Amino acid sequence: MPQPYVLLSAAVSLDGYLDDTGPERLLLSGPADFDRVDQVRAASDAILIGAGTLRTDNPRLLVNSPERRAARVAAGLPEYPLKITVSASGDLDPEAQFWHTGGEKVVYTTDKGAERLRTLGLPTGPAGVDVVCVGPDLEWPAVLDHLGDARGVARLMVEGGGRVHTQLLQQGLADELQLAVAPVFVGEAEAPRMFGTGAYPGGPTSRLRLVETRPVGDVVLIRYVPSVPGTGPTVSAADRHWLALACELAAECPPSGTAFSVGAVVVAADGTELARGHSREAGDPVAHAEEAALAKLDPTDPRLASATVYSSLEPCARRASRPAPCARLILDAGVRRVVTAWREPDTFVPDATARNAVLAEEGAVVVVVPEYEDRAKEPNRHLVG
Ligand SMILES: Nc1c(N[C@@H]2O[C@H](COP(=O)(O)O)[C@@H](O)[C@H]2O)[nH]c(=O)[nH]c1=O
Repeated sequence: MPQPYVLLSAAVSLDGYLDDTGPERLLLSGPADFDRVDQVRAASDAILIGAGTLRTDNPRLLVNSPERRAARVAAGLPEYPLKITVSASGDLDPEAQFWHTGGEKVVYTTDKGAERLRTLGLPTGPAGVDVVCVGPDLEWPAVLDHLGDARGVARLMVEGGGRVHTQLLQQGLADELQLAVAPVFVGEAEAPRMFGTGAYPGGPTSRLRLVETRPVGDVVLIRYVPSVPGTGPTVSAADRHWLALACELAAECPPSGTAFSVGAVVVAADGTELARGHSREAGDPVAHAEEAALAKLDPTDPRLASATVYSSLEPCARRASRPAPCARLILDAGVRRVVTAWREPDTFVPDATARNAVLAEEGAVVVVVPEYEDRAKEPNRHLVG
């Protein structure tokens, strides 16, 4: 299984704090928003918090609604989502509610932390604690790989704290941000913030993509997704969003029995969408998606050299209907990074996959993200079965 979809969830005050400095946890969400959070938890395979949050909040992280728990069981899921914490030191309170409520738990730790955790006498058995050591250091990619591969977690909700949110966002590993902004002022400089200092993808001039705002009681839910493409062969969460958009655009193509339906998006290095296109766009019966998108841009646009082209199907390297195939148009535009979901099958061009080496041969990085292959194929089922 691929790494899970990572959703960062938190409530913040109007002055940007997660909590105050008092001993009790500050409730920023109102009743309606806590119910929304309960619903998001119920729709997740796992809920993760950092060790700091486990120590300061002593959370239980349950699905509180009996109806939602019953619906999970009826759907063949465990009653409660898996609970996860991460602790390099393993220095955790064995009496914390986290260990003694809900279903299964996992703690990710280091070699050293695992030794410490083994001495704590954490609960064992069906609702017990699995201690997973990821090596000498705690690295997020290793944790997320293990959650996908060994635990089958597809949807991970992260409920803090600020350090965990910051690391996941800065490392390009967060797929979505759900912020509940509460009409409260904390007013304490020492209070914890949702995001700390450090380098965020694309820097302060990059903007995330807004996908939803919604009032929930007196708080406002804001949902953002990251926008900054990964670099080289590394796939960022934003890459997956843009590729998903390319796959959605493919569904807008006029149907054809003799050509693929493909969607494409051109995105600048700071996460700005430059152009989008789809096959047979605007009444042109032979237009390809990448060609349609690139045609909307000024070929001298300096952003193209560091842009990424997302295409649901690998750009063509040979075509009869036009003098230049899309791979050539992309190279000529100066683009050197292509992210695609589906390698071109030999349906229309013999030996298509081998021919497509042209992009790589001329210095472009081609990243294939096979998790999206089914979505890319969906509007083409009649052609490829
Ligand atoms: N205070 C606060 C949140 N706090 C989060 O909820 C966790 C506790 O959950 P539970 O064990 O169910 O009480 C806590 O550790 C922290 O991650 N969440 C929100 O959506 N809104 C809020 O105002």
